[in-house]
Amino acid sequence: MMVLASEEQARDWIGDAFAPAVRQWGQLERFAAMLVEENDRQNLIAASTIPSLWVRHIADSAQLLCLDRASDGLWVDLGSGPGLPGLVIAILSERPLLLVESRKRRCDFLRAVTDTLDLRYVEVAEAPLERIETRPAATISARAFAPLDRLIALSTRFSTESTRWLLPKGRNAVKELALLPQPWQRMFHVEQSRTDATSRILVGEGRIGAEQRGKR
Ligand SMILES: C[S@@+](CC[C@H](N)C(=O)[O-])C[C@H]1O[C@@H](n2cnc3c(N)ncnc32)[C@H](O)[C@@H]1O
Repeated sequence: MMVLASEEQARDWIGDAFAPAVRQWGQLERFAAMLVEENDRQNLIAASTIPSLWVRHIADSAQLLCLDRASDGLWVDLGSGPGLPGLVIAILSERPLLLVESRKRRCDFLRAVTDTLDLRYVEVAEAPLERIETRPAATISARAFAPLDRLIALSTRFSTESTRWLLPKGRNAVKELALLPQPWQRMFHVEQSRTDATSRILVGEGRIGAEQRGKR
């Protein structure tokens, strides 16, 4: 797989992979601009990544859609921060999205973007994940949210037999996976990231039952 090496390549890849409508391109551009602007007020993304925003954040988020199965069910993004990957997925897929984020200022930003872009099918849940009412998720994503075992422990109640788990885990993906109990490990496979040769994405399938916890 070719790793995206420039902003131009990232935009070209998004165009080829998702054929966004003019409106969706406009929404992506506006979201990118709002992200950069808001980053002066609160620390949302590392300033060093702004020159490569489309590779590091937009395409990095969008690639998860290629790993999902075609579905129109609820997509839950955990620890969404400024909407990565959640808002990029929302713009490109137009699926119902639940963005879970505990910090008020980040949620204010998420609401400002969803209002500005008129993303009516996106819901912002401003609370710790532990306090969110359980809902069955077709897809669960989490980027830079929590260590894998904690992430699963906190979110397994949202999963069903057919839930797709999409977990970008950087260069420690394989190591983190190996630390899980065996029955959990078997539910995941590892995919190469399109945006970083050393990063991996854990892709899982199904419900991680409490009965499997602790079995190694
Ligand atoms: C490192 S940031 C990553 C944000 C975003 N996913 C990204 O990749 O840029 C982790 C986010 O998770 C949120 N968070 C941490 N623990 C949480 C919890 N228990 N419930 C909801 N959000 C949480 C933090 O407020 C923060 O915005």
